[in-house]
Amino acid sequence: MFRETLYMTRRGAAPRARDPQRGGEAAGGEETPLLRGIFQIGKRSCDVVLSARQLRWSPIQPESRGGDSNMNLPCKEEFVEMKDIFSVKLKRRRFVGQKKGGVLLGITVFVCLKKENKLKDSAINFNNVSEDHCHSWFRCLKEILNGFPNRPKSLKVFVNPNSHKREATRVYYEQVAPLFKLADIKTDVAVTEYEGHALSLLKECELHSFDGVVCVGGDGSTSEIAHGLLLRAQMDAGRDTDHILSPVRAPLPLGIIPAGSTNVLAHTLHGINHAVTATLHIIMGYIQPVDICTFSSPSKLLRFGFSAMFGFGARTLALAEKHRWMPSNQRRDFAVIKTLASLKYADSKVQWHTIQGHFLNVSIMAIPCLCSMAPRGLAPNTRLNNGSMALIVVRNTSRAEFIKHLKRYASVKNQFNFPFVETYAVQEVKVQPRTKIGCNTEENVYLHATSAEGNYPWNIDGDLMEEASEVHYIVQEKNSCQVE
Ligand SMILES: Nc1ncnc2c1ncn2[C@@H]1O[C@H](COP(=O)(O)OP(=O)(O)OP(=O)(O)O)[C@@H](O)[C@H]1O
Repeated sequence: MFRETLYMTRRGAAPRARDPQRGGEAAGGEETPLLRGIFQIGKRSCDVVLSARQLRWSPIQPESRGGDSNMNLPCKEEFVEMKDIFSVKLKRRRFVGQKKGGVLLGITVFVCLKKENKLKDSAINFNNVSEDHCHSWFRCLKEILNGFPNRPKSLKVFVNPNSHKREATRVYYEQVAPLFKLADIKTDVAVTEYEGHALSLLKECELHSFDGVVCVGGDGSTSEIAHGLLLRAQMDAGRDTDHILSPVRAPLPLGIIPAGSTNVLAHTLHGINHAVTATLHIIMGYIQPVDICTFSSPSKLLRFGFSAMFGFGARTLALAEKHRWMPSNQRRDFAVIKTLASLKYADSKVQWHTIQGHFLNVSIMAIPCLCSMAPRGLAPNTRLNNGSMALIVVRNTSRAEFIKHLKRYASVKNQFNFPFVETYAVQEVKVQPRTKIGCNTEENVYLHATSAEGNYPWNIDGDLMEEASEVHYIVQEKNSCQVE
């Protein structure tokens, strides 16, 4: 497995602003005000000050008859950091159906609020009916917001209408698109029509005019698009796409809106499985480099991906795929139970140092892979961008012991603290199944069907891959495909 790095937006990372955000400090550390004026906020008239870094306001003290300010009223100053504001609009009173014009009421700023890992949008109204006053504030605020270099202006969006319960389109148009519009981000939306459609579009489409690519779907779609972006980068650089040793970086960041039945990638990246949070990460330009791997057979590159499982994790997926008519949760539980019932090992060789033996499962993960079944991650010992992958080898053991190990993923106990589980941090690994799997007659029928040419199933980011008997993984560092 090669390790590559994909840039993605991350949990709560603050963007670095251009000079206007940093400059403007008066002597003594005070920020130079760019504008100062009076607005009504809520029910109170406020003195509002805009600097490059902050928007501050405090209620104006009414004067007493004697001319002194009334000291009994609280005069708390409030502020919002410019780096937390993602949009500003002129606010007008309009009648139902009226699209243009209307009486000016003031300006509204839209702020990204953070509570633990969850992000949400919130509006603050600054009321003042003067056109000149509001226009100059609007222009100045806009100029500051335009100074954040990572914030996208134009995005290529892929929506998989079949993800989960066919909800991705609704998630996109109801939760994501309105926020992109509010942030003045232009979008070019492609609704995919079949598996592999996003990949073929990515191979051909003009990407220069975009600041990022967005995937609305589950892990399968995200992995396909990450693969497509990286493959496209190799093609554009004139590389041989069958044999990639040190790939060039992807040209654009990738944003992930979770809308699938499994959303391990979005969950791992944002710490939460939440479409609005993911959208705000994109809008705010929070970018996180993420490790990605190349998966190759002896003859060619199979794909770029984040995680791979061989053995139990792959056979469970292969079985689930055969029962796609079942609802997704039911299908997953059924496949886990059925695969456990006929648990078997694969006689394999794992090479970086070289271990061989009978393995129930081999996992190779470039990122921690958080999900509802494993809140700390399937590979909690690795990091998003640490330049190595977790190799987790589960040697043959009794079914009862293996189930104990699996149950620990959902608990706070260490799932690797068993004598039959070994974990390693690696940068490159080769996995070679040595004989046909297993010993259970009933399961062999199924296994023969999937490994008729001596191939074994692999679960790569939740996608089934049955092409290769031997797979070589290399983790790739600091690739320029971002996850937002
Ligand atoms: N219109 C389409 N019809 C069928 N499959 C599609 C379509 N568009 C994309 N796909 C494929 O569907 C696969 C699964 O999609 P995705 O991961 O978004 O959803 P999911 O609900 O998480 O899927 P799964 O149920 O497999 O976990 C992807 O590999 C993708 O290539």
